[in-house]
Amino acid sequence: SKTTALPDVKPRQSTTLIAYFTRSGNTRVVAEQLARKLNANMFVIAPATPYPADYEANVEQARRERDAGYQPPLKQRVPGFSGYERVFIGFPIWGMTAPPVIRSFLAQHDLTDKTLVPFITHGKYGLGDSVTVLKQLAPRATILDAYSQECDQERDTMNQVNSWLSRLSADSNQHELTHAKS
Ligand SMILES: Cc1cc2nc3c(=O)[nH]c(=O)nc-3n(C[C@H](O)[C@H](O)[C@H](O)COP(=O)(O)O)c2cc1C
Repeated sequence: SKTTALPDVKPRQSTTLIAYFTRSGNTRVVAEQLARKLNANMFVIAPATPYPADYEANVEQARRERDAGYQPPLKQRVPGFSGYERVFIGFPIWGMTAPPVIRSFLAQHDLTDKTLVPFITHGKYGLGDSVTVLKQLAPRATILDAYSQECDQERDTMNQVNSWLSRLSADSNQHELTHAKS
């Protein structure tokens, strides 16, 4: 009969998507916490050609692409994108704006009538013009206030490691001098 309760064996299609881009992993930590708390699907935004692993080369390429307004091709578009109602979109701030690949993502998905929930990490200089970029490239979406968080900067870690290595080599020079005297 119709009142018999059968287990629902159909996988439930979530209407919430968490789409994010990350270089050093900070934004991924936020995305994964959202995934733990929400019944949502995950999508990693990536350019067809990865950004350089080398930090300085990445900074330089990001600057060139930003200045040229270049939108790098995506590695992949979201399968079944039209089925999502709410899209959490996460990214780091690059050069006081959204990374170029985020512009590509927004331009290549139809966000009409979707709710966009931005989550943004930065290295202490704030959101720059990234929220304006979202509004420009998703004019027909409802955009909620961005969640933002200051996270460690790769550059700070690099500088601290350099200082440590300088101290280490100063110490070992000192050590060698002491030995030479004796
Ligand atoms: C190419 C590049 C440009 C950056 N530009 C900025 C910036 O303009 N302002 C800022 O506060 N942080 C800047 N950062 C730091 C990152 O926004 C911050 O460390 C962020 O949390 C990194 O996120 P991720 O680990 O998800 O890649 C930049 C980092 C990179 C790699």
